[in-house]
Amino acid sequence: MDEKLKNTGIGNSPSLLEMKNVTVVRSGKKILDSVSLKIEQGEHVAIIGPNGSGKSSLIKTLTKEYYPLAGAEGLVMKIMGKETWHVFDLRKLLGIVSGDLQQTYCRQIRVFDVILSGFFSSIGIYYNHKVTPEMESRAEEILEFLEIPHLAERLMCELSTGEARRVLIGRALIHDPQALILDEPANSLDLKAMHSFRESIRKIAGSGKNIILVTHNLQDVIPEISRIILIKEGKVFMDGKKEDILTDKNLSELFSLPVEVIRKNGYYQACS
Ligand SMILES: Nc1ncnc2c1ncn2[C@@H]1O[C@H](COP(=O)(O)OP(=O)(O)OP(=O)(O)O)[C@@H](O)[C@H]1O
Repeated sequence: MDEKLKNTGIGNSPSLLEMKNVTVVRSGKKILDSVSLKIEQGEHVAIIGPNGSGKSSLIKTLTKEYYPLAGAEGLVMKIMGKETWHVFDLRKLLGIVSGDLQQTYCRQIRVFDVILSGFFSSIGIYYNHKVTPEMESRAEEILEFLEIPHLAERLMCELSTGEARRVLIGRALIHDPQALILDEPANSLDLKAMHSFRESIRKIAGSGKNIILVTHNLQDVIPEISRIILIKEGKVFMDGKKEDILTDKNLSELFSLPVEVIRKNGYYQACS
């Protein structure tokens, strides 16, 4: 892959993300409650929590869909050291793949156009989009990187869930983002599709981008992820090294039921 896909975290560079005392209220309910965390460039992190714990809200706050409560004491919300971002620039910095996005794309769009549409933050390619030869070669490069050039002319609505998920990763990579954010990425993938998906993510992790994985499923945690943030009831419940955090005791407390954590070949699984 070209040098553009080989970003590396640099010692003195600003943190990818810095949050202090971030509280988000929606419909009168605190969905994030004084969240403080810092993620450095190049770090691979999994944010794990039960349904409704606030994981997606955290990502929506990061992407400026939700705003922190103004005036909270000591409030900090910085991305790459900056407090103010134009949403379009933020989308270039953070590549996002979510189940919602996959539902949006379940239509008759050519895979190559799906990848290209990442340049315009649109759902497809329209008459007012000026696609340059450079954009096309970037899209081809990404298809190669993800080992899916054979899908280029297929329609999105005819792909398997696993194939479509990889195409959406391609779309998210088009701007060469600093971080790839994956919200429940392996939902509804069968064993083989999950394996191919993980291999793609591992390859991207190896290229130096931040992988921020949001999930309630321990099996999604690829070996490259070294830090785990547990979220419960809108708060950071625990934050630390993977080996220290993914224990029977911590997961039992997180999910409020007895959980046994099994580790095999660098992957984890929770049994209840
Ligand atoms: N726009 C909103 N208005 C009202 N409540 C909301 C809104 N967005 C999220 N919530 C509530 O905030 C809580 C956290 O939701 P969120 O989607 O962040 O959880 P989650 O951890 O991602 O859950 P899941 O694993 O089920 O996707 C839930 O109780 C949800 O109903």
